Amino acid sequence: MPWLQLRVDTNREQAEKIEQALLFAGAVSVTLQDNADQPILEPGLGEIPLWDQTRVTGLFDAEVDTAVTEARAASYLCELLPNARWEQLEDKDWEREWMTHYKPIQCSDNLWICPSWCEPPQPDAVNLLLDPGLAFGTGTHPTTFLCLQWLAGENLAGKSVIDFGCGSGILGIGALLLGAAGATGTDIDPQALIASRDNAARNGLDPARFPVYLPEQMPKEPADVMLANILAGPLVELAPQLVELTRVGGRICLSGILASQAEKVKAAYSPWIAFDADSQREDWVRLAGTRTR
Ligand SMILES: C[S@@+](CC[C@H](N)C(=O)[O-])C[C@H]1O[C@@H](n2cnc3c(N)ncnc32)[C@H](O)[C@@H]1O
Repeated sequence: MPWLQLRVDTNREQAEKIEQALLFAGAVSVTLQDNADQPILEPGLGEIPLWDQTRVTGLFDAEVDTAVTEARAASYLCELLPNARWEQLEDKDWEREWMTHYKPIQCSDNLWICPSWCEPPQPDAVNLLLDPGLAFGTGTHPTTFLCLQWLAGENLAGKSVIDFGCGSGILGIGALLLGAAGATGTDIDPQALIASRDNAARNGLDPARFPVYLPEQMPKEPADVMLANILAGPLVELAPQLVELTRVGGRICLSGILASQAEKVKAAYSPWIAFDADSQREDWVRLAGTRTR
């Protein structure tokens, strides 16, 4: 299918509004990139730090009427798009273009995340085979990577796990491959549930070991290990619920937290959780600890 892309060079304040406007106008995908050419962000992560000079690129089916699309985007923004440029693209599967840049990732001595279309570089390691589909969670994002590193250092043998905000299922599946007895996944995004089931099957896991649910349908059984990589705001809001789903003496790993937000998240959990030392990667912090009461 031929494609068109609309590029808008903008600033930090406008980038998210323009992203929403392009989606509203019918873009099949939107990427945000800084003008110094840093890596493209993964789809689906909400509150992301943006750059002073941000390039927003919307990908459209070439059949669109560009004038109508611009008018729809502008009506959403209530102002004309600054510096917008339409470009014709060669015929290529742009929705999956990111796949060519996705390579195996080593998370610990023994744990690798391997795109399902690549050969594992270390065949005798624990190799999690992954295709995130339309869900978040390739392992490349610091928030996911910090959780995988944590999992690799935990004794998971025979433990029950909850993967809260499971996205691609990467954390729940990682825990199972590292020895957990069973995992339960939940996500508000139905695409995440599809991706999690597909990825569990890709790793040869019996579906009964990784059932996934929309949050309101999830069983309320506490687990030995709670994993939640869902940004600081929801982590604070969900604190009583996530604690209740972690058994006393169980372990909890919270991620998706910018360094500046760590104290606020800790305060929300401190009545029940004794935290270990923080871990940080780029601007992101992982908080992990034990439920004491
Ligand atoms: C940053 S992604 C993490 C995905 C994956 N667990 C990982 O570590 O890469 C956050 C996920 O949480 C989901 N999510 C956000 N708020 C949620 C909520 N209140 N309940 C359940 N899932 C939620 C999103 O749909 C998204 O798939």
